[in-house]
Amino acid sequence: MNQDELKQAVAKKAIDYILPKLESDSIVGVGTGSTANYFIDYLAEIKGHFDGTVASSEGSAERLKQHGIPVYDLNSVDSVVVYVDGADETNPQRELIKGGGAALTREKIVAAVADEFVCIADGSKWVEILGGFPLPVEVIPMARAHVGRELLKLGGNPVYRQGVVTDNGNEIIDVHGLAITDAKQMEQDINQIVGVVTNGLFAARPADVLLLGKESGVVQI
Ligand SMILES: O=C[C@H](O)[C@H](O)[C@H](O)COP(=O)(O)O
Repeated sequence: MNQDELKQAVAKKAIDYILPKLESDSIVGVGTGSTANYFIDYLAEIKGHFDGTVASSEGSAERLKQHGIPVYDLNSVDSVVVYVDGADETNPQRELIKGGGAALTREKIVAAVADEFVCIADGSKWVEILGGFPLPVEVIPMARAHVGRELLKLGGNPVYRQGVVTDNGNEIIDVHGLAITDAKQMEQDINQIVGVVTNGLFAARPADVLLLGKESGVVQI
């Protein structure tokens, strides 16, 4: 199986995983990216089994609507039964790096609200130590240079992601060269920098379940 087929396999497995948890009034949280897009397409096939969704990006909201799946404002829902999203890296503790598609802040918000966070990832995302994938940090535009200097002090090599504006109107700095042995601490340290909206480490709130696509099949971790 190629990487794309592995993404489809984990997306399909996520449907099997969430289906027994859904009720007619359930709200499903939906992530962003190529793996999440496959999930959205499969979600369309079980449309009658839940009420609607909240989306972690304008792009995902658009795709959901194209399938005729209701998309609600997060402020208008009381709870989110499950959040399903991809990742750029995951370690064995299900701590993640996310934000390769610049959607990290809304993803973190929906994950925080959800009763359960199911991460779907192909095997290439599995690492022992996070940080091989440059860590995305969303910043308020006027604070970009300041945040960059502070990130240098934390041992990283910050690179401005040129030409990218997040759904929240902010910018992204990708931090290269971090070997993240204490993800919770690093998440906290970066979020303390004035001007940072949030960073792409999901360690304070890791995934509850990881569906990892391997050649041998999808494993649940
Ligand atoms: O901002 C984007 C998200 O964090 C994605 O979930 C992440 O980049 C993984 O995307 P993909 O499924 O395309 O590899």
